[in-house]
Parts: sequence; C-alpha cells; structure tokens
Amino acid sequence: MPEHVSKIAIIGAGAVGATVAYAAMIRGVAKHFAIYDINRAKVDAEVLDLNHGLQFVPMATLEGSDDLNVCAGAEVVVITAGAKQKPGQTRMELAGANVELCRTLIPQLLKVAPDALLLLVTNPVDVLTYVVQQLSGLPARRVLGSGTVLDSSRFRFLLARHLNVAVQNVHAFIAGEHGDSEIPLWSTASVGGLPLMQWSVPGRAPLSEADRTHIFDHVRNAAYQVIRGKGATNYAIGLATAQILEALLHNEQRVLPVSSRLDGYLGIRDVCMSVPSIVNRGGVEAVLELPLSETEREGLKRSADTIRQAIRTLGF
Ligand SMILES: NC(=O)C1=CN([C@@H]2O[C@H](COP(=O)(O)OP(=O)(O)OC[C@H]3O[C@@H](n4cnc5c(N)ncnc54)[C@H](O)[C@@H]3O)[C@@H](O)[C@H]2O)C=CC1
Ligand SMILES: CC(=O)C(=O)O
Repeated sequence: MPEHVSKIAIIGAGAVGATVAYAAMIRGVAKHFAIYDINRAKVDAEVLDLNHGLQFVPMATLEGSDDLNVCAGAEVVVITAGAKQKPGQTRMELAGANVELCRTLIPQLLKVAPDALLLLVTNPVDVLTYVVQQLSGLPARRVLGSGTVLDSSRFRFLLARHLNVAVQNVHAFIAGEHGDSEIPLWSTASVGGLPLMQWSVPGRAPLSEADRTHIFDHVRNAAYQVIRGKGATNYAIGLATAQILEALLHNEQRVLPVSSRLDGYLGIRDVCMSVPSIVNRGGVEAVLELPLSETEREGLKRSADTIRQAIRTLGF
C-alpha cells in the first residue's frame, strides 16, 4: 500500500481561495494542495507566490491550473469561486450567478474527484450547500458549508474583548444563516464554564442587554464593514476554513457550526444552515440539539424559512 497522503483542492484563486491555501499550508493540514481557477494568470501568480514560501511551512506540494484535472484525487474540495459582494450588497444577491457556476462546475468536478467531501465557502453559502448537495446527489453528510464558523469567531472575538478574557475561553455560537437572518445563541454561551447570562466578575465589565445588542449588531454587519474598507474578507475565513479542513482530514470529531442539511432539527427540514455539529473524516457526523430559549428556537426557524425561500426561488 502506498503511504496515505492527503490532498486538498481549492476552486477559485481569489482573495478567499488563496488565503485558504495560505492558512491551511501554514497549519500543515495536508501534504498536497491544488488550486483551480478559470483565470490562468491569477492562479499561476498565486501558486508561484505561495510556492516561494514552501521553505517556511510543513512539507507540502502545491500546483495550480485552469484545468480542473488538477483536482484529481482530492479528499476535500473547497469551493470559493464566484461572484462576491460589492459594498452594500447582501450575500443572497449573489445566489443566481453562483448557482449557475455550480450547475456547470459540479458535474465536471464529480468526474475528477468522485470521492471528495465538498466544502462550500462561496456565498450565499447555505443556499449553495443545499444546491450542491442536490446537484451532486452525494450523501448529505459529505456536502457542508463553512456556515457560521466565521460569524462565531467574530462573536467570540467581540465578547472576549468586552469581557477582557482570552478568546479561547469563550464558547459561543452564531447559528442559522451565514447572513442577515443569523441568530446568536446567548443561552448556551459560556466563559470558562460560567454561563454568559450569569456573567458577573469583580473588576470586569458587566454584559448588559444593550452590550449584547451592540455586540451582535457588529457580528451581523462585520462583512459589510470589512468589504466597505478593503473590498473583500479573507483572513478570518481563510483561518476558519483551515480549521474545518483539519477537522475533516484529521478526523477530529470537532464541534463546529458548519452548514449542513437539516432534517428534523427543531422541526426544521429540507434546508442547509448552521448549528453546532460534530465534524470528522466522514463530514458532518451529527448535529447537537442544544437547550435553546424559545426566542432562539423561533429565530432559527425564521432563518431556515429565509434560506428555504431563496432555494425555492432558484427552482430547487
Ligand atoms: N462563507 C463565507 O464566510 C465567506 C464567503 N465568501 C465568498 O467567497 C466567494 C469568493 O470571494 P473572493 O475570493 O473574495 O472573490 P474573488 O473575486 O477575489 O475571487 C473569485 C475567483 O473565482 C474565480 N472564478 C470565477 N468563476 C470561476 C469558475 N467557474 N471556476 C473557477 N474559478 C472561477 C475568479 O477567476 C476569481 O479568481 C464570494 O462568493 C464571497 O462572497 C467570502 C468571504 C467569507
Ligand atoms: C463575505 C462574507 O460572507 C463574510 O465575510 O462573512
């Protein structure tokens, strides 16, 4: 038997695709990386630049091409290609263009990497996760989206800064759509085992209702803020995606709020969105039914309705 070597393929060498490769290479997530993009000059330049840094990262190879065959044999394919938001545009406004991209891409991709897990990052990520699962016919667990892993990391950063504690000690999820209808799960959030709703620590700022509103507004509007300033978000999503890739390829059993197809969670069916889920080599192994408040449950149902409506409008 040849030595098992892992391969990640990335579709799209734009701001997100290149940064996913950069983050995953630094973390040594796989031995082989491939990047595919229809823009030959762009993919060649990104791959050349990344290859110039190979000396400084764990041993790996990286190739790029405008030929999809470069993805052959990949164990995970990360899809980052497609239209992105212009300043002020919502993620949902990208649905039509990016669904068309998937209609063309997915059948070709399945021929070159039939055994791969598919990880969607392109927006609107929940709609595309559903559409790609339908187009591919793959088992639901093998098609997932980066979902609210990014939003949850924004949430944890803001909470950690407000409370003056290490971000690693904050456990808090944003769930639902990766987008405007997302929901903060305050009732299960905690710091070092202390439920956030009971936060009261001498010498530390309290967490008032106004603070909570302010923090969540910043999470929900974070992408708009970054895109207004620099045209794209890439570093945090690159790191978030690298962590999802690690959970998949290293069979970590990590709990992450990835987007996957729900069939009965809180009565929610036939839609992809994020809830805390156990992620391993097989993809999404299980979703966790957290003890949520009534407001959170209702919010998640409304978020599911928003995504489902977009999916139906697209004819799926
Ligand atoms: N889910 C999330 O948390 C996040 C999602 N995104 C989404 O990621 C996507 C990409 O964003 P950026 O990298 O900033 O955009 P970008 O414009 O920098 O890159 C997109 C790349 O896709 C390539 N491309 C277009 N059609 C293609 C095709 N058919 N096959 C292969 N490559 C193709 C383009 O040549 C370009 O290089 C957007 O939809 C954006 O909204 C961005 C940040 C976070
Ligand atoms: C662009 C996007 O989806 C984000 O940064 O959240």
